[in-house]
Amino acid sequence: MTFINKLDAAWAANDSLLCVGLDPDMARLPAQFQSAPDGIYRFCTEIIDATADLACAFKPQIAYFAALGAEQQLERICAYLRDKHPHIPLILDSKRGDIGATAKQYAREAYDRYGADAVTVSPYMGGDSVEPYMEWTDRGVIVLCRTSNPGGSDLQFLEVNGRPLYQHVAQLVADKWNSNGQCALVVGATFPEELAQVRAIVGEMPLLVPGIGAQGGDIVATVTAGKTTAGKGMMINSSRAILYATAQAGEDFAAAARRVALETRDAINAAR
Ligand SMILES: O=c1ccn([C@@H]2O[C@H](COP(=O)(O)O)[C@@H](O)[C@H]2O)c(=O)[nH]1
Repeated sequence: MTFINKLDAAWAANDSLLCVGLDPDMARLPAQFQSAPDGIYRFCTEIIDATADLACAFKPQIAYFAALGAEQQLERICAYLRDKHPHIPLILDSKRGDIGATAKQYAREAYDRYGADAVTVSPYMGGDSVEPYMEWTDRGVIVLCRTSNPGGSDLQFLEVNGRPLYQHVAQLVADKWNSNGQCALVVGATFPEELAQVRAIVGEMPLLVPGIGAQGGDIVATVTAGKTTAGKGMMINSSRAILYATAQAGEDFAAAARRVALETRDAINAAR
């Protein structure tokens, strides 16, 4: 089954466009996990189990693991997800970009080592830098287009031939790079006008949309701008707002994560 087929099935099975981000920040983990050698694994797998019926994808961000030398825990988390929740796509957020020979190794890292269904990549080294990822024809390649951070405008808004650069990226991916139908784009929820522009350029192509929750993106504006004609087409990511949701006295972290994931999934669905 390809990434796109798997995503389509997960959208339907869980009636969800919510992507749950796995960004384990040691300083914010519950105390019982901070001192445990496999604390990151245990925290993330409890979050996965608490939200798996509410999510269309899980997205571990590799920096949170690599910074702590915790890649083996990430490997185990990915294996757990594939084993216990095989119908939910696994997106490795690593945003790599390099010459073809090196990109080939990054593709192996994402697809072989971690068994990811899809990986985020930077477009700025051009076609030959993303080609090695495309050789894995059943996997997804999610290209940065209009990122959610304010500084994304520094380059992505530069006018090139009368059009902002991010629109050229969207057009290039839609017209050339997506010849196998395996591509998606990253477009931030913090920029709904640009999200609508990208949707108009790329038709039904899936969009990974970070920026709701901790970054403050508006859910209704995001869904209105980014949905396809069928009311789908997005993986709307929330990480910190779900992972560190505990607010009510006596509520445990996994129950709190589930509560916020459910509220977020339902708020997205109400706007579809
Ligand atoms: O444009 C982008 C691309 C990726 N991200 C990543 O998404 C999550 C967002 O986390 P929150 O806690 O929900 O803000 C994080 O892993 C980023 O690296 C992004 O935010 N914007």
